[in-house]
Amino acid sequence: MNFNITSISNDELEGKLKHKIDNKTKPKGALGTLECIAKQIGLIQNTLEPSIQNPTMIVFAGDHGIAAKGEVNPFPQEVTSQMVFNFLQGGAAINTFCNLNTMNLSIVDAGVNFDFKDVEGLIDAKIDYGTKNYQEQPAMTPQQLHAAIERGSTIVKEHQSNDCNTIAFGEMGIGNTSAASLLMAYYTGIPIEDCIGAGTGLQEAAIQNKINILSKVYNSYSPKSAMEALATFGGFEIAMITGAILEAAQLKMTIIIDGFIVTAALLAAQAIHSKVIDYCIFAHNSGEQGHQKMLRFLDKVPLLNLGLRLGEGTGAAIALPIIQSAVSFLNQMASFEDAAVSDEVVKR
Ligand SMILES: O=C(O)c1ccc[n+]([C@@H]2O[C@H](COP(=O)([O-])O)[C@@H](O)[C@H]2O)c1
Ligand SMILES: Cc1cc2nc[nH]c2cc1C
Repeated sequence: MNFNITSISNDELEGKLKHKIDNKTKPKGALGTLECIAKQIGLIQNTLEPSIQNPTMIVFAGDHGIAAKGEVNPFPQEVTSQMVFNFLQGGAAINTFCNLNTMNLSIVDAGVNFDFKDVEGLIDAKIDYGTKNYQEQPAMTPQQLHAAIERGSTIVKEHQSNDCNTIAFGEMGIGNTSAASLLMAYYTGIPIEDCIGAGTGLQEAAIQNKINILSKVYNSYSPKSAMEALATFGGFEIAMITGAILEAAQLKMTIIIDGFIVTAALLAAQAIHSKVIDYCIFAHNSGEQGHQKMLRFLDKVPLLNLGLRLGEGTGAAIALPIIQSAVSFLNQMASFEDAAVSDEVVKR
């Protein structure tokens, strides 16, 4: 699978964007981070007049072999399929935030341990009924990994062909903070025990037990490549998001990155293709303790710090209006010349 992802770096256009931003009726730099986002999206779209079209959230759901035993996750595995029905009925947090911010929402069965048959509104991309338990064998086969990446890529292509240029990914999968922690340790080199946290709400003693279990898992494998690590520790929803991120970057879309699990998928994508990060905006800092370390590793500052630790893409959906604000000031705000406002700084 080959993705052709180019850097957004373009000195000439960056200079012009900076000039346009600096000539808006405001003191230089006064729109702070919005100015950085406006410049980034201008570079992604290769224009001085970028736009946000059909912003879309795709939530990928998948189950994890390790979660069946309930040793690392406080909630039972069945919650994954139950939440998929909740998404389809419009009752989850992500439904309300997407409605509020006029964001399209698609739900994908990447590999839930439930037979949805032909449930209306669900995109069927099921690889299998959950991954294998990596305490015993790799989570998925190389063939399953390729299929997951391919399907993530195809789903993004379909959305892009419907005029979507701004995309975010969410996930639902009981046990997936464990997979994300293992992937984080592999891709960042941070010791595994520092990558593990409370997930959906483990107490202190249970977190120590999760650390013991996952440290043993981590030390019993030595993946030889980014792809092998993703197959060993990943989830179907995580691998599908990795494929979706790679495709979105190839198609020069703006990608809004959500919390701990989506950032783990990005770490995999970045290990496969380093330029992918040029296309990403980091929505928020999750309450899952490892997320801040991931962001520090990537040298990125997120837009929001609300203590969210829900997943589903909620942080990304909440961040959308901030990103739209950046594009709107770039396109609609008057320049000093347009508005006949003096841009001379008085020297005293
Ligand atoms: O996005 C995050 O930062 C995040 C942090 C903690 C938990 N979650 C969500 O919680 C679920 C996984 O938690 P756990 O404890 O079952 O591993 C999964 O459905 C995620 O969407 C999500
Ligand atoms: C209820 C519930 C909702 C979620 N949404 C994302 N992860 C979740 C985990 C649980 C347990």
